[in-house]
Formats: sequence, structure tokens, C-alpha cells
Amino acid sequence: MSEITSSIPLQINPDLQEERDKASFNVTELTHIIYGGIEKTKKRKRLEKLLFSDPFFQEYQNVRAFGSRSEYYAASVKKSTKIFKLRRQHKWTDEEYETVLDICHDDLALTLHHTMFIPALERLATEDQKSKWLTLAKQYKIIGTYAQTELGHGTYLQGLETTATYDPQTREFVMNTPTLSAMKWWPGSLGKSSNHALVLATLIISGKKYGMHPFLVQLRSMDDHKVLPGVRVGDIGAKMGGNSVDNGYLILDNVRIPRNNMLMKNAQVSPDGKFVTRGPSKANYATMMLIRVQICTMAYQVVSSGATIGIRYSAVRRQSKLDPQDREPKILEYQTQQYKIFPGLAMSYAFLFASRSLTRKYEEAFAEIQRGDFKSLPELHCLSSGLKSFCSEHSVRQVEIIRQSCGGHGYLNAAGLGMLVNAAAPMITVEGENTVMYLQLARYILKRFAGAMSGQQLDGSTSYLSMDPATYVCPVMSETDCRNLTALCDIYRYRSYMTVCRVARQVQHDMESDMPQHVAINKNLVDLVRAAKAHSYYIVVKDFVEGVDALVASAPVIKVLRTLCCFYAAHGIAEYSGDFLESEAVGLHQLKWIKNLQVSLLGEIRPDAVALVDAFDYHDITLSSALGCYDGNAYERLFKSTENDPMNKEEVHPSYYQYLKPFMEEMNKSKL
Ligand SMILES: CC/C=C\C/C=C\C/C=C\C/C=C\CCC(=O)SCCNC(=O)CCNC(=O)[C@H](O)C(C)(C)COP(=O)(O)OP(=O)(O)OC[C@H]1O[C@@H](n2cnc3c(N)ncnc32)[C@H](O)[C@@H]1OP(=O)(O)O
Ligand SMILES: Cc1cc2nc3c(=O)[nH]c(=O)nc-3n(C[C@H](O)[C@H](O)[C@H](O)COP(=O)(O)OP(=O)(O)OC[C@H]3O[C@@H](n4cnc5c(N)ncnc54)[C@H](O)[C@@H]3O)c2cc1C
Repeated sequence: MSEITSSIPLQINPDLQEERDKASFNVTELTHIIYGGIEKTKKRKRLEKLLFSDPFFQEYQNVRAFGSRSEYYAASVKKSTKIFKLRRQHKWTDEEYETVLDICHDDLALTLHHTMFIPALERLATEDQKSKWLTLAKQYKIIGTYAQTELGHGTYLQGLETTATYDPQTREFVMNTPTLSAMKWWPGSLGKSSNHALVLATLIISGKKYGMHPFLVQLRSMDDHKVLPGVRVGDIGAKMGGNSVDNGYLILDNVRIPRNNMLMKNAQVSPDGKFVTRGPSKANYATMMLIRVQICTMAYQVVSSGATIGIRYSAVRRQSKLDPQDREPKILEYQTQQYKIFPGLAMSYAFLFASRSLTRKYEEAFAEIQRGDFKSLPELHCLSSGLKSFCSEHSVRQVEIIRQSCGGHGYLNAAGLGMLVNAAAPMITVEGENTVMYLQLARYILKRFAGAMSGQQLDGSTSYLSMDPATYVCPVMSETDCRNLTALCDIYRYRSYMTVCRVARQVQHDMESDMPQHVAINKNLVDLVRAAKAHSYYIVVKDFVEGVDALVASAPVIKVLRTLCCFYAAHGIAEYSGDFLESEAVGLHQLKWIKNLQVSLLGEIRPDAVALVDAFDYHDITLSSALGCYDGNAYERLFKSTENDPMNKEEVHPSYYQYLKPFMEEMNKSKL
């Protein structure tokens, strides 16, 4: 009888334990830094324990892996409702609730209710409307979604075709989907879950259009969830990932809603049909900005989860030979393996600091906006647009590299990496497609650059555009200088300055050659995006450097984070060396030194790699990966995962009797 079993050993895989034993710093100290202090870490642990002591959360993993789409959706509705109930029962604060969503990695069917519907009511409704609708939403007495995107238009909001026509006789809005391309298409939780939707539609009064405004529309009966007259709603179909969510379509046919169902914080329609606005015209875009900021944090979670799986697995997987006399090494010993995974590790910490800084700026600006002061809005819009695009683009790309670095096993669902990549991929598209968002940033940068050229004193993230480029000398004079974080940051800043300057001059030149502005812009779009990316890279490196500099921590923690920060910056220069050389931010000598440093830093990070991902402190259920489990028993867990596979339920699959058996019989009888 074979001794091979799928039982999971009680002890930690010795290969992983060996890594933990040799860490140069205290992992718990770093975990507290990541979560914002001892109390917050403890609270998180308490919430984790509460959630995962319920066997449902373990069973959910199986449905996710092996269930049909409909079963997965149903389990996810159950998960959402369980969490909603727990929130009420334990009177969680908003912060505690957010922590729970982070622990669950947010694949909830009803996700849009809390990610967008409630924040939109908070931002777009008047106080009176909030006391009615927001209260109902927070008590889960209504479930809603944010229905903006249409089949024909997602990006170009001015092109939205859904109409809300005011009828002063009845004091109602008449909601209509006039064409196929006007139907709402994509909103999460719309297809089957929501009974209400915040529908973004073009307001029409007496035949005149007044732009996009939010309208609260009831879609389904509160008694039996049946679709109301005039409403057609359904699921848009299976997606590459995120299939627990019922992204939906919506057609409205002369659906009448009371006047008060237009959310009127930023603009009002009086009973007799007079239109009045308050605040800037883009005030109704406020919810999108919030989610853009949150996507940066999601990108951190995605890449740090991927790095955890990749590094733990690479520490327990042994393959081939390095020293012919020795046993097979851990694949983490190979420099090429480190080169695939450590950029994701460094990026995790870079995005942690960058998203923290962006969130702080957002909260400060939001408080000002609440007081009616909108001066930071343009800066915040552009910063959040750029960082949303940068963090999503880089994290998704890096996790796919990590998936590949896990060889064949990385391709299994049980590895958790494929699902992670597919679930994270829409971050690139949602809340403003990345190219379009980079271009919003580029437009702002060009204006600021023009301001600087005309002698304006700039502040905020673009203040460096008033620098005098003639004073720049590459601050790296020797190999040792390459470890100077401020010097590396200066290199990024100058690269960004030159990239912006070049495209600004080109656009100006094209316009002076009598090219219409839109033609000149389109002729330079690729370089405009390049400038926005260079600026975003600079901001992320700067936030990382400043974040580490400001840390109050033990010397070993500071040392390891400085090493990671240096690697992050050096890796970016090496990877985009063409841009850095072209802008003359570095010369060939400096580039060679920085590339050498990048490679030697791999070896410096190597002994702490496992400890650096342990510090993220992800629960095994959150990671949902046989390869990335804390105990490192990857093979046992892979084998165990096959037990739940419905394909293994019967010894002989029904298809044998249906197809294979008759086919084999026929083949065996055949004379050929
Ligand atoms: C662990 C978890 C893992 C994975 C998770 C993965 C994925 C998450 C999944 C789901 C996420 C959940 C939900 C997604 C929900 C959605 O997607 S909702 C739909 C979002 N839609 C969009 O974002 C649309 C994007 N388009 C726009 O925002 C606008 O159309 C535009 C900004 C591109 C252009 O707007 P226009 O009105 O046409 O304006 P313009 O003429 O270009 O610019 C005019 C000026 O307005 C300024 N401006 C634009 N936007 C804003 C803003 N938000 N705030 C402030 N100012 C703004 C712009 O800068 C211009 O200023 P000027 O001074 O230059 O005139
Ligand atoms: C998983 C998922 C969930 C979603 N959830 C919601 C939701 O809850 N609610 C909701 O309302 N919407 C939702 N959306 C829709 C999402 O917001 C849109 O898909 C997104 O805003 C992009 O718009 P689009 O699909 O029209 O892309 P398009 O604009 O058609 O983009 C296609 C291509 O055209 C390019 N392009 C477009 N305009 C320009 C331009 N001006 N300059 C240069 N290039 C341009 C883009 O760069 C891109 O390469 C969701 C989408 C997904 C995938």
C-alpha cells in the first residue's frame, strides 16, 4: 500500500522555517507598520478569527473553485448577506467593515452596494435625501448599484444617451433608454441582485439638455424582487474573472420617478422646472474619484498577495542543480527567479506608501470640498487618475510575471494566481480606462507646464515643473551614489520633467504650424501618455522614499525597506533605460552602475524575502492558494485540493459509458 496521502503535515515546511529563522528584522514590527499600529493589527486578527471560524468561508473556496457560475454567484450572495448581518450584529465601524472587506478580498456579489452606491449617495444627495435613501441603504433595506456605463459609451460621459426628461405637470422625471447603445451595460450587482440603481442620465428640461445627473430608480419589487413595469434587466454573461458579480444590463422604457429622486446636492430642478447648479460642473464625478483612489490600495493588495504566493512557493520548490555536488536548490536561489519576483515584492511596498499618501491627500481635499472649497479638485483628479492607471497597470503585469515564475503549478486554479490576475485585470478598465486617465493627467501637466513657462509659481505634485533644467547634473557620480535614495528620486524627477517638456514643446510647435489643437494633441497622444507615466513613476518613487524616511522604526526594519526602495527605483531605471538615457537623466556610466546595483540588490533582498511577505500577514483563506500557504506544505495542499474536484467524484466518469466505451468497442472491432 502506498504511503502517499494528502494529509497536511502539522509542522511548517522546514525549507520555509529556515527562511523565517534567518530574517534580519522583526516581522511583527513591520506588520504593525503596514496596518497602522498594534491596535489595528490586533483588531484585524480578531475580525479574521470571527469570520473564518465560520466553516462557510472555507466551503466558499470550493464553490469558487469548482461550482458553476450560478452556484458561485449564489454562494457569493450568501457571503455578502452574512457579512452584512455580522456588521449589524457586531456594530462594526466603517473602518472595521472596510477591514473585513479587505480580508475577504472583495469578491462579493453585492459589492457595488457598498463600494459605489452608498458613497455616491453620500456625495451626490442633499441632506434630506440622505436621511431617507442613505439610511435605507446603510440598513440594507434597499440594495443598489451605480449604473453609468452604457453599451455605446463608458469613457465619454458626455456621450451618454439615457435620458431623464422632466415633466412639470406631474413633477416627475421620465427615464428612457432611447437606443440599443443607450442601455446600461456593465454595472456590478445590477443583473440579479439590486432592487435600486443610481442611474446616470442626461437631464432634459423643456427640450434643453443639462448634462449628466444621478437619478435613483427602483428596479425590482420590494415584495418579491420581480422586475417593475418598464424595466428590463439581466446579467451580461460570464467574464474572464470576477464571476461572483452579476454585472448587468438595464433598459428603461418611460419609467417615471418622483422629482425628489434626482440627487440634488450639486444641481437642482425646482418643481416648476428651473435648473440651478452649485459647485463645479464635475462635482457629479465625485464617486469615481474616490474609487480611483481605492484602486491604488487594491493594486497594493493584489501585488502583495501575488508576491506572497510566489516567494513562499519559490522557497519550498526545489529544481535542477546549481552546485553539482549539492542537492537541488530552492528555486528562490536562482538569480533569474529573484529577478522575476522581487520587483513585485518591492512594488508592494512602493504601492503601500504611494496609496497611503494618495488616500491622505484625498481625505484632506474631501474635507475641504465638503466645506465648499474646491481648489484642490483639479490636482486631486489628475493625481488619482495617474496613480490609478499606474498602480493597476504595473500590479496586474507583475502578478502575471509571478504566475509564470511558478511554472506549471502556477497555471492551476489551486495556485490562486490565475484567479488573482483575472480578478484584478479590470482595474485597468474600470473607473476610467487607463489610457484615458493618463491623458487626463497629461492635460493637467501640460497646463501646469505652460503656467511654469509663463513664470507661475507651481505647488502640489507638479511643482517641479518650474525647475531650471540647466541646473541639473546627474546626482550619481559613483557606484556608491546609486544607493542614495534622494539621488534616485532626482533622476526620476528630471526624466519626468524632460518627458513633459519635450511633448509640450512638440504640441506647441504643431499648433504654431497651424495644426488645429485636436489634431496636434492626437498626433502626440503616445508621448502625452509617456509623460503622464513618467510623472506617475516619479510620484510613486517619491512617496516611497519619503515614506521610508519618515518611518519611526527599528534600524533593521528601516534598512530592509531602504534596500527595497533602492531596488524599486533602480529596477525602474534599468527597465525603462531608453527613456532615462534619452532624457539625459542618466548617462551610460550611471546606467551601468545602476544596473549592476539592481542585480546585486537581488542578493541582499534574498535572505529577507520570506519575512518581507510574511509581514503582509495574509490569512490562508484570504490568499486562497495551495502554493502560498503559511506552512509551505504546497505539494500536500495541491494534492488535497483535488479531493474536492467534482471530476474525481466517480472512479469512472459518465462520459466513459456515453462516448469512450462505445468508441473503444467500435475501434476494437474495426479491421483497419
Ligand atoms: C483585491 C481586489 C482585486 C481586484 C479588484 C478589481 C477590480 C475592481 C472591480 C470593480 C470596481 C467596481 C466598480 C467599477 C465601477 C465603474 O467603473 S463606474 C464607471 C466609471 N466610469 C468612468 O470612470 C468614466 C471615465 N470618464 C470620465 O471620467 C470622463 O468622461 C472624462 C474625465 C474622461 C472626461 O470628462 P468630460 O466631462 O468629457 O471632461 P473633459 O472635457 O475631458 O474635461 C473637462 C474638465 O473637467 C476635469 N475633470 C474631469 N473629471 C474630473 C473629476 N472627476 N474631478 C474634477 N475635474 C474633472 C478635467 O480635468 C477638465 O479640466 P480642465 O481644467 O482641463 O478643463
Ligand atoms: C469588471 C467591470 C466592472 C464594471 N463595473 C461598472 C459599474 O459598476 N458601473 C458602471 O457604470 N460601469 C462599470 N464598468 C464599466 C467601466 O467603467 C468601463 O468599461 C470603463 O469606464 C471603460 O469604458 P469603455 O468600456 O467604454 O471603454 P472604451 O472607452 O470603449 O475604450 C476602448 C479603447 O478606446 C480607447 N479610448 C477611448 N476614448 C479614448 C480617448 N479619448 N483617447 C484615447 N483613447 C481612447 C481606450 O484607451 C481603449 O483602448 C465596469 C467594467 C468592468 C470591466
